[in-house]
Amino acid sequence: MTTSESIFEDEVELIENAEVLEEDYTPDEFVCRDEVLEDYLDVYKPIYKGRPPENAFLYGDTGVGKTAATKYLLNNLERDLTSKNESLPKDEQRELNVIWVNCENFTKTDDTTSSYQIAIGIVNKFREPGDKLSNTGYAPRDVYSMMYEEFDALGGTILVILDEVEKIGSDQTILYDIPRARDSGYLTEARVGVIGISNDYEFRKNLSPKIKDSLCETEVYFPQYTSPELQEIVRTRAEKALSSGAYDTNTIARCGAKAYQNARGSARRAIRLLKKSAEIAEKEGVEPISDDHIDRAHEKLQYDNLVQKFTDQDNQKLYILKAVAHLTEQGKTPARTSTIHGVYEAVAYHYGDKPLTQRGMFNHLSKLVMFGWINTYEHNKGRGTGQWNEHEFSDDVKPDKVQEAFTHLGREWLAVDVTDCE
Ligand SMILES: Nc1ncnc2c1ncn2[C@@H]1O[C@H](COP(=O)(O)OP(=O)(O)OP(=O)(O)O)[C@@H](O)[C@H]1O
Repeated sequence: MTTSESIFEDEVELIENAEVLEEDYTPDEFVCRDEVLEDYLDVYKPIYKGRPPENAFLYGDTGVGKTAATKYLLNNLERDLTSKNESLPKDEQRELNVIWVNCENFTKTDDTTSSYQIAIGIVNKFREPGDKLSNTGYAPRDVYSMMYEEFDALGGTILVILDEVEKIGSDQTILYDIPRARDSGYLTEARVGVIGISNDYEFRKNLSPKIKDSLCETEVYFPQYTSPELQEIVRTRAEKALSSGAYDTNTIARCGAKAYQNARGSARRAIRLLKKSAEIAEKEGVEPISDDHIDRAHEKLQYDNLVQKFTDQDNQKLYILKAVAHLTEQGKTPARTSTIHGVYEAVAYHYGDKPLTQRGMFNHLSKLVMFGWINTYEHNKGRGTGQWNEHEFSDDVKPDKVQEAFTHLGREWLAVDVTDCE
């Protein structure tokens, strides 16, 4: 127990400005991205100059600053437009409205969405709670008309930002229709530009030439950060978030280098690592943050990351993971496909689901192998003498991580005796 008055206090406070380490914090200084920002700036210049907006497509790995750069430039543009408007007569003032849509929020059970759902989402951004459209039951043409009516009623320049645009699935018409709406005569008042943001390279490669032509008027590629760049990003955050005694040059170097090695140059990972290390050091009342704090923070993030990925899986894969978890706990791995199928069936029935056949389950199991979570060993004793596969968790996966994912999903962890299933 500390000598402080409240049990919630720590002896030393390393984090002075916690919001600077939060996910949604938009930095007022955007370091190490001069070249990218220069290209990206060209997308916004026409708006500042009162010209029609452009369309753009941003792509690059996760955590490399696509969203943050967009928010940073939009904040600057809004500020500069406000001051420019002060010197312009009323009828020449430039009005900018931004509609930010995360396409992930409109996904269906098969993990895709559609232009129709996104158009409904856009219309609903303009509507009061009692007046919102439901997800089904309208002709697509009518939904588009409502969307254009809302755009025209708002007027001025409108930027529609489609974040995680790869979730749009196969119906991608909105990516073509909005950029062309004015040329096609659907809009008379508003000028609308679309900015698509994605970390899926395949999506970009597979866009139809028609969509590439309209949406990808400007393409901005965000490369992974190098280790020194990540260190610079960590340093600027540490300066704003932490007390001066909380970190030293070693803290910055280690956080940047670890994020570079383990997370494909992701600034998100580097900042999370700094935050978690500071929390551990603070809890222990030790400063500055040491190598050991950073290493433990790294372990914890790796762990949380995997649990998070499990929670994103469909039911079938979750049931297989649970089956292998029970087999592992009871010392029965590596296990044959038929054994896993027996336990998987029991798990599926427990959760009130009809299990897939062994073949059907195997397809999902193969995906888990592909993700690197399960190792498969092929046994082949030659023609006629038998061929079979055995499977077990890879080194990174432990049964408690699967259990934690179930807890996160609010699903009860029912015990299964694997001997009943053999
Ligand atoms: N150059 C930078 N300077 C300061 N902070 C940065 C920089 N680049 C990224 N960040 C920070 O890193 C975190 C991740 O960035 P961001 O969310 O923009 O990544 P992203 O490329 O949009 O990732 P995703 O594809 O997963 O959405 C954010 O907290 C962001 O503020």
